[in-house]
Amino acid sequence: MDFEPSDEQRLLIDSARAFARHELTPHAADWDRDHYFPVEVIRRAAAQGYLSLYLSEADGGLGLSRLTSSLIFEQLSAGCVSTAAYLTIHNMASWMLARFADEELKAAWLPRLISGELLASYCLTEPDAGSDAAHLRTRARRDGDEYVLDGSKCFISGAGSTDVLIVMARTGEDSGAKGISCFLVAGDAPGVKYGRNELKMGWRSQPTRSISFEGVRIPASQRIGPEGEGFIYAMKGLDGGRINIASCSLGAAQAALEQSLRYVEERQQFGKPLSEFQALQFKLADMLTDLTASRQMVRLAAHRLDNNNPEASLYCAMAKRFATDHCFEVCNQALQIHGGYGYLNDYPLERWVRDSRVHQILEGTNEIMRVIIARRLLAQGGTLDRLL
Ligand SMILES: CC(C)(COP(=O)(O)OP(=O)(O)OC[C@H]1O[C@@H](n2cnc3c(N)ncnc32)[C@H](O)[C@@H]1OP(=O)(O)O)[C@@H](O)C(=O)NCCC(=O)NCCSC(=O)C1=CCCCC1
Repeated sequence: MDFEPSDEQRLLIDSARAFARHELTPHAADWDRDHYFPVEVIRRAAAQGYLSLYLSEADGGLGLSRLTSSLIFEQLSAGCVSTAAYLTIHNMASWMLARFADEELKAAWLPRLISGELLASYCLTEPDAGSDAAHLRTRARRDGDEYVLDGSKCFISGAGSTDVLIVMARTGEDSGAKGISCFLVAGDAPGVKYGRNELKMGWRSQPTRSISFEGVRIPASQRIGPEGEGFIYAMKGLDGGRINIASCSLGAAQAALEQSLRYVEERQQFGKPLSEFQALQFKLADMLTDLTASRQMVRLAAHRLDNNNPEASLYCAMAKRFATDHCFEVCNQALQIHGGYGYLNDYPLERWVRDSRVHQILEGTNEIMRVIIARRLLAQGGTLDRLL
């Protein structure tokens, strides 16, 4: 399958690269050091359509395919992994609203999410429900025309600085996936309380907080879709989210490899440039090979999602697992090539390593990706005909 970018995709790649070069790269180190969430830049990203890349044009989005969106996230991430990753989260949350909410709820919130006036968080994980997301405990109890929300979420990106929370909560008696519904909760609703900004290894230019809901009243009209569909919406959101995060890993790895190519020409040891040492040539060769294979995996998964392939979730899981593992290793090898300088924060290598490390953990750990892959594989009755 040929994923060579079309002329239109090339224009979009070029403008994302220009946006990254002007708006992200020059500031990424400062934002990381200061734990600064660059809301004003995110709003300028909205003006480019980067908050609504794969929302349909009918919903006010750019209407791009997942594949084209992935190419854009990749370029933005080469500028600032953490900020590009937040953009993917906002896209995922807004897409869930656009795809599953009724027209009235969409009209009330979507235009301001697309314009960047409002920012969104995706709220699934709880202290006792991480990988086992279907056993979350936050409860939404129906009370007349409202629901009353009680419970807590953790590791919520953007929390405390975002305006819209897409919250998965239990409404039914079923203790598993079928008892979960999806809600839009205003970030400043009475009873919504935020924890401290977590001190993280990477992704420092976006806040991460826990949230507690204490008797939060939500109009029933802010339920997204019917009761009991929330877990499936959350998983469908994450199918796309996983290739978006993988795209952010591609951007970091590409930037790290390009930086390494410059360094091996500049740096001399034993009387010759590093580029003349075969050990480093082999390292660079492996880095390019792994990056290229990762890109192909991500593009194939995006293509399968665009075409509603019945095995798209499997491909998203494989691409996320493969690309985030290999791209982390590319970043880590790039740091190694830079020796002691790679370990200093004068260079961006250590930040790329710190930022891309979490991609192996969030939006489903890479161990959970293997669970998803193995389940599909073992359900094939001993043949791969339907998968390959
Ligand atoms: C795969 C998994 C472990 C699920 O297993 P179980 O055995 O409990 O559930 P199981 O029996 O597999 O399924 C229940 C229903 O659900 C449907 N469905 C599942 N996936 C999908 C899907 N992809 N599309 C449509 N339907 C789906 C499934 O068919 C079933 O329905 P059915 O009974 O058949 O009617 C799931 O829980 C998971 O994935 N965990 C990782 C969580 C996890 O990823 N967090 C990440 C939190 S978010 C995060 O980390 C962020 C970080 C940065 C910011 C953004 C968010």
